[in-house]
Amino acid sequence: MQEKGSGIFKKLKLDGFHELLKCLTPYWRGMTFSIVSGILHHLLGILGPALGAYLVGIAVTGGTRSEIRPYLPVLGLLVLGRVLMYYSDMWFAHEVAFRILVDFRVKLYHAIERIAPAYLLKQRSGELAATLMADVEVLEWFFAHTAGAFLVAVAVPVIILGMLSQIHWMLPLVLLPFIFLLFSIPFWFKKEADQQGSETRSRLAAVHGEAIDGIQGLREIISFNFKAGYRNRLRKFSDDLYQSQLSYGKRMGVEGAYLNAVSSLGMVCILGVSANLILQGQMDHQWFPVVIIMAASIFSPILEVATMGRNFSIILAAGQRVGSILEEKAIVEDLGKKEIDKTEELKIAFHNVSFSYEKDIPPVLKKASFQVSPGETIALVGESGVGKTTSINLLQRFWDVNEGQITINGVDVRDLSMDALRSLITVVPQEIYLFNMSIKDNIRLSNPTATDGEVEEAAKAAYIHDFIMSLPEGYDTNAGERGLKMSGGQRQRLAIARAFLKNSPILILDEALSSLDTENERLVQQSLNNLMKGRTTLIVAHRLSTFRKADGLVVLQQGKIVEIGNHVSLLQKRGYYHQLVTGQLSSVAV
Ligand SMILES: Nc1ncnc2c1ncn2[C@@H]1O[C@H](COP(=O)(O)OP(=O)(O)OP(=O)(O)O)[C@@H](O)[C@H]1O
Repeated sequence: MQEKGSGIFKKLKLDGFHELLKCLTPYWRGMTFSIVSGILHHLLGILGPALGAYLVGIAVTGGTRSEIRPYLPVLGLLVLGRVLMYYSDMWFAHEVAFRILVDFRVKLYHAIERIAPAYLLKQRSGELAATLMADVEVLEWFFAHTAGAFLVAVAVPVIILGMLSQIHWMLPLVLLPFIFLLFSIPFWFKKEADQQGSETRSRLAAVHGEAIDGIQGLREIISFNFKAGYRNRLRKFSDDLYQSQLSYGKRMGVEGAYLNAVSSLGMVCILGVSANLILQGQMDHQWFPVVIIMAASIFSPILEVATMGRNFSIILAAGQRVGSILEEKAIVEDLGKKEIDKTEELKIAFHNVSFSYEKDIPPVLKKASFQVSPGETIALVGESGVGKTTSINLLQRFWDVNEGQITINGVDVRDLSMDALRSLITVVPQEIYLFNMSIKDNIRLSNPTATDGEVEEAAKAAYIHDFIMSLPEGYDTNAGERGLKMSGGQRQRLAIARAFLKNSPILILDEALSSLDTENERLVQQSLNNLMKGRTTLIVAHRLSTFRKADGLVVLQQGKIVEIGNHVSLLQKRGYYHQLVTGQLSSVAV
């Protein structure tokens, strides 16, 4: 069964404060420690200065040293406690936040695997990378600095208001309206902020996409001398981002000004009211400095959260982008349970298969039927865009057929579990991707439990062993760095070595369009011949040399199978295949 994310990530719609908070559920212990430490940190930070202010009050109203001295160790303990609580708050808040980020990245990558390859064709890889890295990173603000801080900003003012009420009942009443105002300011700008946040994040992702395109396509950009053109393009995307960031910054500035105005006004009012209470003899002089300290402290956690709240639109936009990937439905569902014995030789059959990539566009395949008998090699032949690659994509269930069925040894591929299906098939692609790991581990990708000896055997069978041994570090050479320096033929033989190691009964060869030099061509061909022995093989063919050798040819024209036979019989028939070969298709290489 296809995994769809687990636990809290299962039904994640990261488009609200509440939904983001839910992600914290599995980490409630660490979060509780962080919140308690945060509250204590703020309270001790207020109690220390308040006690100091109280002692100043005693001193200026004629108190003696012996009255003040007993409080000094308490003052020291309050400072020490505050430092410890700060440390503990930071520790737990970041421990939780970074742990969630690790989970998010892995879940997100897993979700991308689940919805690939169809989803990848809709999205630019740069934008996906931006979501995987930058958007997830932004969520750290929320988990480490907003969620806990929000509760602290509620709890601390409540406690301080309680304390102030002990000095005089009127003091909390003066501060309350300002506190409500401060909490409400981020909501005044919410609509504008949300729109700016999502625009900024998507433009940022577009800039990432452009930058990554520019790096991946650098060879083309340089060889076609499109350097200035590409720089202009990047500048245009960056300018758009700058405009969004600028309006975002301006709105932050206005919001910040309101926050400052309200908190300053609150301070002025509390000072005025306290002074008045002292004049009327309703409050002792020595409490005056304490009231100032407490009133100033009550605003600081609220301002902290309100300041973060001003960034909340960015956090929500990032959350939505992450959530939209986690939520994306896979195009094919992994509901099959059947398995097929991998050691058997297998027969593939297409039965009246029709398929269209989208509802409203004409079908790519129309009632296509053909079969590949066990151990046989069949080549799919036809002009470019006729549906050869689509047929092998359907066999691997990257998409599902709209009508008809594809069977392996009589079992519908939809009834096989995805893992079982993929374990039966090996694709030797036109272009192999080499990961940033040793050549040995790159080959082992197709069979992670293979021993070093088995990897070497596979490399020998693919005629790439001698080349690997000629490298300074042999099989331990990093293929990521070396990859670019390998020839097309060497890279293809590495792909063939991977296929040998996987040892699956069905082989799909996506034949390269470009020719190799004679020596590489010979080695690639020899190793492929070895690989195909005893395997059911389907080739997306472009070369006459392949058509000739295949056991059978399936000739496609406008999504339909128009001829089936071998090279000689089809030439003798003098039909469409004959036209293709004698007229020499643009994509046919002799
Ligand atoms: N993901 C997709 N979404 C929509 N249309 C697609 C998609 N992939 C391929 N097509 C279209 O389907 C048709 C068949 O494409 P396919 O790649 O199967 O052709 P092909 O025969 O393998 O071509 P070539 O020999 O050039 O590789 C083409 O018209 C192509 O534009």
